Amino acid sequence: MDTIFALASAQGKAGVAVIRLSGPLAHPAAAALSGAALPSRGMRVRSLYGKDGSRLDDGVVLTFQAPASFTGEDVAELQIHGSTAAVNAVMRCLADMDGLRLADPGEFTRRALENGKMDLTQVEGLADLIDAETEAQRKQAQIILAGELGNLAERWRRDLIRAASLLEAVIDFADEEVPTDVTPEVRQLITDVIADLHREAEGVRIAERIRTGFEVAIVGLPNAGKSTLLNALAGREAAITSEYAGTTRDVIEVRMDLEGLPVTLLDTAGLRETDDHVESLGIERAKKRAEAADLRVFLTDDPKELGVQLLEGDIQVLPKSDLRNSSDEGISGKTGQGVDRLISNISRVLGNRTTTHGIATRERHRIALITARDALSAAIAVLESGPDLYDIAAEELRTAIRALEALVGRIGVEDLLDEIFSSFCLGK
Ligand SMILES: Nc1nc2c(ncn2[C@@H]2O[C@H](COP(=O)(O)OP(=O)(O)OP(=O)(O)O)[C@@H](O)[C@H]2O)c(=O)[nH]1
Ligand SMILES: [K+]
Ligand SMILES: [Mg+2]
Repeated sequence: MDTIFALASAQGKAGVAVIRLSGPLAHPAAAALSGAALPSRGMRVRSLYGKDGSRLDDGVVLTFQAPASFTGEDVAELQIHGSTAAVNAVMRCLADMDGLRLADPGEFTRRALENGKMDLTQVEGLADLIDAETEAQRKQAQIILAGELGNLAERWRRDLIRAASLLEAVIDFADEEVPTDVTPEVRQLITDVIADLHREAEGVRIAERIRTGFEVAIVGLPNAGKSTLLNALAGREAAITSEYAGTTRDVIEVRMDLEGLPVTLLDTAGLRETDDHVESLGIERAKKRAEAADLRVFLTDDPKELGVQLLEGDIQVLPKSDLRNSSDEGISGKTGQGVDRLISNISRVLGNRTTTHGIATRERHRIALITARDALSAAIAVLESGPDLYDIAAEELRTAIRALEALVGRIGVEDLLDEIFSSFCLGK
C-alpha cells in the first residue's frame, strides 16, 4: 500500500496549513522531515528540514496509529504556516521520498471506507458536510455522517434476515410438521420494514432540496418590480432593472442562505402577450422555471391577470408598496419595505416542508429504498398464496437485503466509488 499525502486545508494564504500523510511510511516520513523520531501517537512541536538540512518551516506534528485514525492507517499531520511557499517546499520534499505519492481526490476517505471506518452513506455525508453552506445543510449532513442511515439500514437488514430464515426453516421442513405457523411473524417483520422504507423514500425529495437548494421563482407582469425585488433580497445588483417593460429575458439565479435554508431565487421575464420574439422566448422560460420551482412569489395585485393559478404555499405580494396609500401592505424593492416579512414568509413555508423528511438524502438512496420496498411488497403478495411459493418470497427478501447492502456500500460499490469521490476535493 502506497503512503499518500496531500494538503488537507484549503489552498492559499492562511494562518495554518495542514498536510496529511497516510500509510505505512507516514510516521517515518514525518520523522525524517522533522529530524527525529516521533511517538506512535501524540503531538510534537518540531522544525521541518529539507534533504540538504535546510530548515523549511516550524510546525506541529501529530501522529495517529492504525487503526485509530481517520483512514484506519498510520497517519501523520503536519501543521505548518499557511504560506504557499512553505507548503510547496514541504510537499516537494515529501514527493521526493521513496514510497510516497500525492493523494488522488477523496483518496483518504476511500481508504477510510475500505478499512471499515465509515460506510458509503457516511462518505456521502462527509462530502455534503464539506459542501454545506447553510445550517439546514450542516445538520442534515451530520446526521448521515454520524451513520444514522447506515444504522437504520442495518436494523432493517437484521429484521429481513430473520424473516428470511423463518421462511427457510419452513421450506426445509416442508414434508414434516412445522411446530408453529411462522407467517404472522414474517408478515409483521416485512410490513414494518416496508412502512419505514416507504417513509424514508418519500422524504428524499425534501432532503435532496436541503442538499441542493430550494428554487423560489419571482413572477409578475412586466415592470412589476421583480428584478428590483431580487436585487433587494440578494443585497446586490444581480439583475438589470429599468423602466422598460420586458427588461428581463433570461432567468437570473441568485443563491442565498434564507434563515438557514439554501434557496436559489429566480428572477423571471414579466408575463404578457408580446410580438417580440426574444421576449416571448424569455416568457416561455419564465413559465417553465416557475412551474418547476418549489415555491412561487407572485408580485401582483391579481394573480388572474397573469393567467396563472396560485398553488398551495405560493405567496402573493402587492408590488411597489411605496406608491400605495396603506403602508403596511405589499412590498417595495425600492425602499426595502416588506422585504424582511417576505423573507420570513418564504422560510416559514419552506421550513414547514422540511419537518417531514427522514434521514435518506439522495436519489441513490431513494432508488435503493424503493427497490427494497417493491421486493418486499412482492414477497408479501407471494406469501398470501401459501407455503408452495415460500421460496419465491425468500428470493424477494434476498433482493431487498441486497438493495440495503448496496445502500451502505457493503456490496457493489466499485462502480459508485469513482462517481462519489469525483466530487471530493484533494486532501480529503
Ligand atoms: N416606486 C417603486 N418603483 C419600483 C419598485 N420596484 C421597481 N420599481 C421601478 O419599476 C421599474 C421596473 O422595475 P424592474 O425591477 O425592472 O421590473 P421587472 O418586474 O423586473 O420588469 P421586467 O423585467 O421588465 O419584467 C423600474 O423603473 C424600477 O425602478 C418599487 O418597489 N417602488
Ligand atoms: K423593467
Ligand atoms: Mg426584470
